This record gives sequence, structure tokens and C-alpha cells, in this order.
Amino acid sequence: MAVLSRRVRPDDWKPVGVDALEANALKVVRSANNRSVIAGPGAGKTELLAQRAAYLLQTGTAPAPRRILAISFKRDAATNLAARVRQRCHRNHAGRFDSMTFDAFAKSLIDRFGQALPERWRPRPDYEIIFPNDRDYRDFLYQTVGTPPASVGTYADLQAIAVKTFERRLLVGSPLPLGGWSNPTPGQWAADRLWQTSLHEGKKSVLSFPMIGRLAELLLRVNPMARDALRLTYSHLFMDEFQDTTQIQYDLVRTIFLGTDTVITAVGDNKQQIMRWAMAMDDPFTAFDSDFGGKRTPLYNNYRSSPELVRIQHVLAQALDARAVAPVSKTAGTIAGDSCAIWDFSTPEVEADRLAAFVAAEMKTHKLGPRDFVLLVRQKAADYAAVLEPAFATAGIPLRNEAGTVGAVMLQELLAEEASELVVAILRLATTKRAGRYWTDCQEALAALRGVSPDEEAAQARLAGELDAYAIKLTAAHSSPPKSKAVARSIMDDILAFIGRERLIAVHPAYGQGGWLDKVLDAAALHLLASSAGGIDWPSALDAYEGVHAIPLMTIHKSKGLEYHSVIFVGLDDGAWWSFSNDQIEATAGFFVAFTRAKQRVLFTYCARRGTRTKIATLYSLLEKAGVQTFSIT
Ligand SMILES: Nc1ncnc2c1ncn2[C@@H]1O[C@H](COP(=O)(O)OP(=O)(O)OP(=O)(O)O)[C@@H](O)[C@H]1O
Repeated sequence: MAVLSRRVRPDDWKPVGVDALEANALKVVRSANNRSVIAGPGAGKTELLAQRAAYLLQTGTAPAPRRILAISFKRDAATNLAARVRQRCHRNHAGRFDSMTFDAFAKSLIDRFGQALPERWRPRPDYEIIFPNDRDYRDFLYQTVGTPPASVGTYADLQAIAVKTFERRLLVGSPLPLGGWSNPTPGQWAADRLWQTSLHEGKKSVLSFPMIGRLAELLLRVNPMARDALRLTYSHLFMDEFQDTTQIQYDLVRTIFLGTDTVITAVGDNKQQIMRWAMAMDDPFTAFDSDFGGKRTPLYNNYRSSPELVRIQHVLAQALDARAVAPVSKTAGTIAGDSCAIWDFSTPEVEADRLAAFVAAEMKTHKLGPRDFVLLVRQKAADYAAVLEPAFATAGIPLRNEAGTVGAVMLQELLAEEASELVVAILRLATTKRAGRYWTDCQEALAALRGVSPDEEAAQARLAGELDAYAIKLTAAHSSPPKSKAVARSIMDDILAFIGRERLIAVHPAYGQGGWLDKVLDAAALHLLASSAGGIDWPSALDAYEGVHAIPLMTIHKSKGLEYHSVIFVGLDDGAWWSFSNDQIEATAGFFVAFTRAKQRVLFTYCARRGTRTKIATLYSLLEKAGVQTFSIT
């Protein structure tokens, strides 16, 4: 798609890369006030943000040097949005678009300004990030913390606090009091003890992301210079998947941007709220509309799914929100046969064979690749992968468990890591015959890391020369993919030395902290080695690294925001949904998310060996209500 580098008059601006936007979407794109956009799956919410970025940057409505900040929940959502903006905007413009996760944003604030926190709340600069679980809190609350002073309460008071309440309500439930809690309750006393131990008592400070979020909010509350710097930097703020916002994140945004001229656009879908277990607010949209005067703007189209799938989706949507309006599908159905069915298998082995054969046949019929399909599971992806993988391999389709881990990193996350992306881009450039596309990617990425702007021609030419020389050196040293972990790691280190480790850390501060860069590089080396098995050549090894020819298997949570021609949901049974009755709404929302990833077809599989289907009978009756049929396959 052609991208513009010159300034466009707002009246002349047209959506980039799509034929049209629906009327409300266009209103939001051009809006000068705070907006909350609630719309169903496939309505183009992420696309709307990409178009709005294009509009603001190309028309100068977000005037240089001010920038747009886009906050997403997941790394791949942030990367995906940044990629859409890069496709739609000239690099001079896209350079003013910062897309990151909430966690990365909060952490960057602590890394930049954290040492200005008052002593009682100040983490040491080399703090470590931890991911505590219920057991850690239980141990702390009922053992490590000891007995509160008599003026505060008793050990029995602490025992009366539920573990979940401790983290959610007490530790990070509300903004931190600058001088600590005066007259603390036993719970507040314990929370303060945990804060002080975490910040000051170990060899290093140890903090969870929710704690980092709370410290960032405090930091900006008490440090007007840092707050003003952010307000001046960002003329516009976008928040994607806003339904999953936690109180911590919301408070941070409120402290920074409430009452400022920064224009906020929050988009999301209440029916896809699947992060309540991770402290998502009950109704962040209403809070936003009331605090920020957000003007609610619905969208009505569905650009992803066929009319038949949209019809079924609407039955599910109504179970989550009785007032849901039926969306209009803007996509044609292209498959023969059922758009949705339940396949009831005699054994998991038969299931694996039949699914593999089905995907292989569909790939042929519709000229699709393995990445047009996804195998979704509710949990325990590795268990399903163990049965499905051999069957798919026999059908000639590699299967990849994206939820699996390599070293200390989840595969899906590794691939979204900047360090991994850079290494692969440089290896592609060095080892591919016609490497044109990779040239541009590498040159742009390196220029960004070195602060060379697109119009500095001499510096750009020097960079191209360096890249060229390095690519030749790299292929000379490694004519074939690595055969040992040591060689794989040395390739990573060599490329990192060329890119400039310090430069990478300067641009991505997360790498400078807690040994994260080395964990990523180690995982990348392990994954490269595994991808190089069988004496294959570089292009094949890099394809395997990126999973280009593999069908992905992932959990529903990881599928959020993604889309596929066909979704195969494996295991619609009580075993996988054992906690269904604990939070039926959230579980149904998860089911809805899984269903709505499909453009053309959704298959559910069931196998009595894995469990009954009584607990999740409501899901089956919803499908039945929508006319979805079950077929027995023995
Ligand atoms: N105006 C449009 N015209 C054509 N295609 C569009 C338009 N808007 C979005 N799309 C396409 O429709 C699909 C869904 O868009 P997008 O991912 O932005 O939806 P979403 O609302 O964020 O979905 P979800 O909440 O389900 O993740 C994408 O393939 C996108 O490219």
C-alpha cells in the first residue's frame, strides 16, 4: 500500500489500506474529544486505532514533536498495532507512534524516574521482577510476616484475610499512601510489611508488575515534572482491549492524563472480558466515560467473519449481553458445508487423525497454509499437543505448541520480543538470496536503534554499508544453521554485538534489567537450535523458527485479538472447563473469544474419554439454539 510522507489536509484524508470505514468509526478517527468505543469481535477496533494514528500523524493533528501513546495488554497486540501503523504511515510519521503494553509502560516510568520516589517507596535500580502466586502470599501472610503489634491486631486477624483479597484489595488495591498507612488495619499492616520487605530487605528489590504499576502511579502523583513531561510528550492516548483494564492501570492513566489536553480513545468489547481473574475492573468503560467525559460510540460491522458465523456469534453474544445488537457481516462465506459443527470422537487418537486429515484436505481445497488454522484449547496445551502432534506430522503438517516454553520464555512471547525479531531479520538478510524485504526491515530497525532519521542520507548510506559488510561476515562464519547450543548462542551474541547491546537496552529498558535480555537470547538460541534439526538450510531453519509452515496450537487466552480462516476448538468438555461454574460469565466470554477468532469455520471437538459435558451444558445449549449440529465420528 502506498504511504504518504507529505502532510494531508484533514478534509482530504482517506482511510489507508481499507476501502471504507463505517460512519461511526470515521467519526472516532477524526474526533477531537475522548471516546469510548465498545464494539463486538471483528468490528475493526484495532484497525480503527491504526487508522486514527494514520489520520492524526498524516494530517498533523498530532503535531510534531508530540507523540501518540498506544497501550495494549499483550506484547503481540502492541506489536500488531505498531505493525499496522507502520504499514499505513510513512516512517517519518510512524516514528511518532509508541505502542507498548501497560506493564512495559509502567516499568519504563519506574526505570526512568523511579529513583525520585521517596525513600520508603524507592526500589533499588537493579530490582527484579517476580510473578508471585497464591502460595507465596499465603506463606507470607500466615507465616513469614509474623504477628502484628498489639495496637494493630492479632495473628488471628491476619488468618481471617483470604489470600486473594490480600493481593487485590490490600497490597495493590488502591493508590499507595505517600507516608505509609496511618493507623493501619491488620491487613494494611501486613501489606506494608510486604512492600517494605520487597523494596528494602533482600539483596535486590523484588516487584511484581501490579506493584510496579502502583509505584508508577505514586511516582507521577508526587512528581509533577515527570507527569508534565508525559503530558507534553503525548497529544493522544489509545487504549486497546480496554475491557481488561485493571484498577491499577486505570489509576495510573487517570493520574497522568485526567484534566489534560491529551485526547484519549479507549476501545474494547465487554463480551470479551476474560481477565477478571487477573484483576480487570468490573466496568472500566463507565468509569472512563464518567471521569474523562468519554463519548460512547458503538460500531456495527463485522469485517472478520462470514454471515453464518456472525449469526451464531450473535446467539452467544446475547448470552453475555442481552442488549447486544446484531452486527452486520461484511465478509462473504467461502466454504461449502457447515460453518460450525461439533465432532464427537470415540478416542483422542481418532480425533487427532481425523483433524489432521481434515486440515490437510482443507488446505488443498481452499489453497490455505497451516497458519490459516488454529487449534485452540482451554488449558494444558502440552497434553493435547502430545496426542495431536504425531498425527499432524504424519499428515505432513508440523504442529507447534505456541504456549510451550523455550528456556525461560513462552514461545509466543519469544517471537514478539524485539531482540528475537532483530536477530531473525539479520539472519534472513544474511542467508536469503533475494533479501530485499529484509534489507528494509533491518535498515529501519538499526536506524531507529542508532537514532538515525530517514532524511540523514549520508548516515543511512553508512548504515547500509555496515549492514552489507556484516551480512557477508556472518554467512562466511556460519554457512549452515547451528548444530550445538554453544554455536547458536554465539550467533546471538555476535549479532547483538553488531546491533549494539547498549543501544538495544537504551531503546528497550526492560532488557537492561533482571537479566531479561540474556534470558531472551538464551531462549532464542535454544529455539534456533531446535529449529535447525535435521541438517536443513538457513531459510528452512528460520521458517521453522518463526513457525511459518506449522499449525499453531494455543490456549484461548493467547488467541485474543488474532484471527484464522478456521478455528478448531479441541476438547469442549467438563474436564477442560472444570471451573466453569466458578465464573460462568468469564468462562462464556472465553468461549465467545475462541469462537470469534474464525473467519469461515469453527469446529468443536468432544471425546467422552476426556470428560462429560454436564457442567458446561449451557455452552452446548447455546450452540444448539444456534442450530449447530453434532456428528459422531468413530
Ligand atoms: N474498515 C475495514 N474494512 C475492511 N476490513 C477491515 C476493516 N476494519 C477491520 N478490517 C479487518 O477485519 C478484521 C478484524 O479487525 P480488527 O482486528 O481490527 O477487529 P477487532 O474489533 O479489534 O477484533 P477483536 O475484538 O475480535 O480482536 C481484520 O482482518 C481487519 O484487517
